[in-house]
Amino acid sequence: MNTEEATATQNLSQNDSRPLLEVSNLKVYYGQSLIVKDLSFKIFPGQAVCLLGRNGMGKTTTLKALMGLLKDCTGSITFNGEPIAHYPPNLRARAGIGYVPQGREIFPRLTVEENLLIGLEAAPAKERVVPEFVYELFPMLRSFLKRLGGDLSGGQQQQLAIARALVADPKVLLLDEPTEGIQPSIIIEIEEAITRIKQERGVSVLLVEQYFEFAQSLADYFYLVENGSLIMEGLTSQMDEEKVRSHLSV
Ligand SMILES: Nc1ncnc2c1ncn2[C@@H]1O[C@H](COP(=O)(O)OP(=O)(O)OP(=O)(O)O)[C@@H](O)[C@H]1O
Repeated sequence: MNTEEATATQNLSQNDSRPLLEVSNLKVYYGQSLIVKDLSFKIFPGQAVCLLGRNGMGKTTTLKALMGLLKDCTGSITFNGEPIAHYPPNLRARAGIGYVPQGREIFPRLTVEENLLIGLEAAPAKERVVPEFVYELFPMLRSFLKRLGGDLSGGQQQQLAIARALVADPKVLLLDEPTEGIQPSIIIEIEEAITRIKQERGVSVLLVEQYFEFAQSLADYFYLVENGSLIMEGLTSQMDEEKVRSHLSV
């Protein structure tokens, strides 16, 4: 499927509704090096989209650029109908973009509760309380509220990082390799939680992954990134698995 056909299919699959997030011609530089080269993609409301690609292909850089964490970027980013490329990171978070960074980046010397309260800084002022649905998704967190973040297992820290992004009730959740270094049983729990976030809360998801099966079962639509450019896209259900895998294995 060529890019135009794939986009038409993506539109069709979403009843031609307006994209929640649309990125056009994104370029990101580290110094003189052009790392993300003219990337364009979109996410529709309630859709889960995956950026697939090997190590070092520019996926994390793309997510950081979406959050406003990198300065040397060009291109347009439209979120919920508003151009946001000029917004600082805090306003992007307030606008409804939740971010779960690679390696989780929870605060190890703060308690679980304190980590969650930091996430609430992105919530509207009147809603500064951890919503109940977060504990329903991750019941472990309620029992460990007073425990230090650094004392949780890797899988529990990942759940805390997702919860910290969710407390502000985002419209889209950016997840950077949530399965990295996590044991299989917890990966299943995380997959179930992300599916519920999407289905029950209507939150859109942008997932960066190298773990093919996880991406395939969660995402409705995929973009394959190589050296900072898109080389393939389409509905995950119609994905040419062998071809995609050949671009993922080293
Ligand atoms: N702070 C930085 N300064 C300079 N170059 C960087 C920096 N961060 C990343 N890079 C380079 O940019 C390229 C893309 O990295 P990026 O982390 O976005 O890739 P990725 O696809 O997310 O891979 P990974 O799974 O390893 O995170 C790589 O060549 C990397 O070495």
